[in-house]
Parts: sequence; structure tokens; C-alpha cells
Amino acid sequence: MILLLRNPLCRELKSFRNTILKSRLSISRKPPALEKSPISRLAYGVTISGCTFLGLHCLRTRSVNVKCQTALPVREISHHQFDWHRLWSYLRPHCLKLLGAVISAIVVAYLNIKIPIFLGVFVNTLTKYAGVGGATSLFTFFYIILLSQIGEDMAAKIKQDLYRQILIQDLAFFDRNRTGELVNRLTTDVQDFKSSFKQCISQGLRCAAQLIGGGISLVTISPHMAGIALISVPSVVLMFSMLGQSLRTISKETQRQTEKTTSVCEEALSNIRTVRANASEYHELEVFERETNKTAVLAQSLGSGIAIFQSLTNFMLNGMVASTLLCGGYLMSTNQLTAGQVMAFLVSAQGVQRSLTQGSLLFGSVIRGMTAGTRVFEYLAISPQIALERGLTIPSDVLRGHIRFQGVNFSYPTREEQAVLKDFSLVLEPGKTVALVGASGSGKSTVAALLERFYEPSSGSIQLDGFDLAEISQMWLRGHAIGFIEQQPILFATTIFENIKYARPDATDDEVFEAARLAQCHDFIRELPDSYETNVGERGAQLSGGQRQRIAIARALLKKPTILILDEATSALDATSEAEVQKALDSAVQNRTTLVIAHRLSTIRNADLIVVLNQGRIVEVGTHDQLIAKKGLYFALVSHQSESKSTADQDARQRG
Ligand SMILES: Nc1ncnc2c1ncn2[C@@H]1O[C@H](COP(=O)(O)OP(=O)(O)OP(=O)(O)O)[C@@H](O)[C@H]1O
Repeated sequence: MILLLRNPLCRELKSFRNTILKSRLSISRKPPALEKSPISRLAYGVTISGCTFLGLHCLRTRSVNVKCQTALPVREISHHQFDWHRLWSYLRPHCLKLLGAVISAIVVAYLNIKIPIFLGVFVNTLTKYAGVGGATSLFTFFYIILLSQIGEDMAAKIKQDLYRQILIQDLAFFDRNRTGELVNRLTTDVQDFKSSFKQCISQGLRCAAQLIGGGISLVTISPHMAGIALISVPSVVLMFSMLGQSLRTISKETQRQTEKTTSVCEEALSNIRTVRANASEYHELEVFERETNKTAVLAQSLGSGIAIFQSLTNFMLNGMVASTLLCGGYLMSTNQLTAGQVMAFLVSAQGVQRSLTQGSLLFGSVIRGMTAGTRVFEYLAISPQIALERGLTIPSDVLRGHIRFQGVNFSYPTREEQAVLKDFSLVLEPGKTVALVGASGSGKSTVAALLERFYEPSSGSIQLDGFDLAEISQMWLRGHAIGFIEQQPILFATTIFENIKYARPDATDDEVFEAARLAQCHDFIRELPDSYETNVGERGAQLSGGQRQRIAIARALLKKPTILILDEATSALDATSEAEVQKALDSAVQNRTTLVIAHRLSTIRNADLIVVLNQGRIVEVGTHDQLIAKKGLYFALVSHQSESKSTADQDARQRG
């Protein structure tokens, strides 16, 4: 027990018990010094609870460190009571700090209670944020992918429709438009239109939405200031439409010039042999440079127009902000608006300004896209005069190949003032060969073009087996009834086999070989390293003229046509090639109605009928012998050719 009492821990326990008892007594008494100030009263209350806490804390500390000595000042105190007054005298200078500490502790305790609730709210907010962020990403993904799909599908469809529409046009359309121009519309214009469309939807929609939302905010915050800010809108719209009109004109001009530039290089590159043969490389380069420079100048003026437009828009928008500030200042000074409202208005106005600036940037692209779209749609709207597929087809067992030209007059659509054929009437009997002769430009090829239905007669009619040619399907006519062999046949950059099969994709391999045999080209093809699989190069450049011609004959014969048109088929060939091709033609014309357009009169001596044309009119008709005996124009032409030939032979002999 003595030991126990000597133990400091027991002494402390005793002291603490006394303290508690004393505090009870003290609490029951009202300390006089605390009656006046509420802060002091609060501090006193807090002190009591604080001391209780501190006492407990002290006890705990002492229980850990039994050697710890109490630091109470030396004062006469009862052994049973804690001296609260003394404590208070120590604490009083710090009562505000103590109050702050206790309040902070209470706040911390409160917050500790609230933390789980806040955490819940925070997690909810975070989830919402993540949801909104995720939705934004998802919808961004969707709109980009959908727009890209729509844009690409639309561009592909427009290209296909445009290509189809171009392909089915009358030949007059191709007389009017250059290939480069057509290619340009199919590529550059469709591309420009697609890009502009995508930009308009993605950025334009966003701009418009922001603009509308911003406008509503402005009106909501201050209708006065919104009214002032929106005064500039009509002037911006007016400027938009005026500048837009002139920019569209420049844009159209630029695209037309781009088209011309493409045509220049397309023409030179596709006729590179002619360019080389004339040593015209630098001339072509010069022409191309001139055209590209013109394009650059136009494109620059378009760029300048867009720049003027954008700077004017910016100027107006800044003016709008300045006027808003002025007006806002006035409204604030007259207490009609608070500073917060002016600030909110300015921030909203900035959003509107940003949207308008983006819109003005978009404007250039919209102009380009609209011009490109107009040009594309312009071609899509053109319908050919002669529908390609519509019309009659004559069953093969009825088809004989009887052709009648009846009082045909014709002018080319691009040169309507020039009458090319005048009152042209002619009958081609089935299986017979009719030759057209005459001076250059007399209209021989035009007769063939009308029979092919490349053009329609201006007046008069052409009949096939009693059916008006105008009623017969063009596709059927050229695909089945007529075989056409041109002076300079064009082959495609593929194999010989594919080139022959081009006329009839459904033909069997044997039919292709048979046509090649008939055209006298089977043997030379077999001698080539890759035989029928030999690639002929662009436009058949890797073959000789005679070989190209015979492949073209095989191609025409594969259709097993009832009618054959030979337009100067041997005129571009040398004597050896001519003999080979002539052999091919002689077998080809068997049992076919044949129209031969001949320059070399020697090749048509055996024709059933020779028709002499002069300036679009038939002047003589008969067999070779009849016409020679007549001593008319045909006789003159033959004599002239014989003279030229004998002079050429003499020259050759002299040179030899
Ligand atoms: N596509 C066209 N557009 C406008 N005029 C054309 C066209 N093709 C030919 N011509 C004109 O029509 C006239 C007759 O031309 P065509 O080709 O029928 O004569 P041709 O007798 O075959 O001449 P050549 O023997 O020189 O080939 C010529 O004056 C020519 O300039």
C-alpha cells in the first residue's frame, strides 16, 4: 500500500479525482469576470471542456511517463479542487486563439462527418463527368465516322453518276468539252464538294449551335446590350452575301482555269509521241507554265477576297465587343446592370464572336464547295439527245443489213451554220460493198458517223431493214449490228486477248481465236513472247500500225456484225501492212453490208457501188468501170492519184 501510494501514477489519479470534484464546484459558481463579454463567456465554456480534455490527455501522458512532474504554479490550493481560475489566467491571453482552435477542431469533426457524404457527391459528379466526357468522345467518334462514311459514299455515288452521265452523252458533248475538263469535274470538283460538305456539317453545325446558344444567352443577360451587339449582324449578313457573290464568280473562274490547265497537260501526256516527234517538249512546258500561272493568279485573288472578308468580319466583331463594353459601362453606372452581368455578357459575346470567326473561315471552303457542286450538278442535269439504250432491236434472223439514206441533211451541233451533208440519198443492199470517195472534207466520215448514230440527221431519215434508225437502240446497233474499223484504231493498255474481247465480253476463247484468224492476226500474235497475253501498252503503242489495225478488225468481227464500216482502214499503212490488212478485210466483208470510206482508190475497185461526194452532195454513183467511162469527178480523182503515184514511184526509182 505504501508502495502504491508512493507510486506517482496513484498520486496523479488522486489529483485528478480532486480536480474533477473541484471543477464540479467551480462550474456551479458563475465566475464574475466572465459575466460581461460573450466572447469571454464562450471562451470560458470552451475552456472548461478543453480542460477536461486536456486533463484526460495529461493523465494519459503521465500514465505513459510516470516520471513526468506536474507544472502547476506554486499557489495555495486545496488538495481536493482543481484551480480553474489559475488555468483561466494562463489561458485568457490566448482565448481567441483557443477559440479558433476549438472551432477549427469542431469544423474538422463536422467535415469528418461530411467527408463520406461529399465523397459520395464527388464520386457521383465524377461519374457524371466521366459519363459526359465518354458521351462526348463517343458522339465525336460517331459524327466523324458517320460524316466520313456519308461523304465518301456520296462522293463515290456522285462520281459514278457523273461518269455514267458523261459516258452516255451524245458525241456533240465530247466535241464541245475537252477530256481534261471532264476528268477535272470527276476528280477535283467532286473532291472539293465532298470536303466542303463534311466541313459544313461538322464545323458549320457546331458554329451555328454555338451562335444560337450564345445569342440566347446574350438576350437573357441583357436585352439592351444584346440589341446593340446585334445591330452589326445585318451588316455582316449583307457583307456575306455581297462578297460571297463575287467570290463565287472568282471561284468559278479559278476552277475553269484549273480545268484548262489539266487539259493542257492531259493532252500533251496522252500524245507524248506527237510531242516528241515535233520536239515540242519545251513548248508544252511553256504552255503549261502559262496556264498554271493564270490559275495561281486567280486562286490568289480568291484568297485575297476571302482574306478581306475575314478581316472585315473580325473588325466588325471587335467593334461589337467595344460597343458592348461602352454600353455595359453606362448600364453599370446607372445601376441597370451589375458588374457580374456585364462580365457574363462579355464572355457570352466572346463565344458568339469565336463562332462567327470560325464561320467566316468556313466561308471560303463553302464557296469552293458550292462552286464545285454547281459544276458537278450541271453535268448531272444534262440529258443526252439520243437515249443510249432505249429503242428497237431487230432479231438476228430478220436482220439483213439493208440501209437507206433518204434526203439527209446534216450540220454538226458545234458548227450549225456549216451544212456538211446536203440532200444525201443512198441505198446499201444487203451483203454488198459501197465505197464513198471524194475530196478531203467532202463529208465521207460524216455519212459513217450518221449510220453509227453518233449524230442525228438535221433532216431526212436513215432506215435499217425498213426501221427508222432513230427508233433503234444505239446500244444494240453498235453492240451487235455494226462493226466499225477506224483509220487509227485505239487499243487499251491491256492484253491482246482482252482488246479483242472488248467488243463482246461474253465471247468464248475459241470465238476470240476465230475472230483473230479471220482478221489475219492469229499467226503474228502466236509469235509474240506472251502470245495473246502480250500487253499492247498505252493506246497499243507497243504494236505496229498494221498489227493494231488487224487486232481492231478482229475486235469488230467478234461481234459477227451484219454491217461493216471501214473508215480509211488501210490509209495509214505501208504497202506490206496494207496488203496484210487488205487480206483481212477481204475475208471480213464477205456476206456483210459494207460501207468503205476510201482515200486509196485502188482498194475500192471491186466495190459493188462507188459513190462520189463533193461538198456534202452525191455527184456520181456507179461501178468503177462505169465511173471511169463517165470521165467525171471519179475519173479525175483516179487520174490524179495515178499521176501522183507514178511520180512517187519514179522518184523512188531515181533515188534507188
Ligand atoms: N465533229 C465535228 N464538228 C464539227 N465539224 C466537223 C466535225 N467533224 C467533221 N467536221 C467538218 O465536217 C466536214 C466533213 O468532214 P468529214 O470528216 O466527214 O470529211 P471527209 O470527207 O471524211 O474528210 P477526210 O477525207 O479528210 O477524212 C468538214 O468540213 C469538217 O471540218
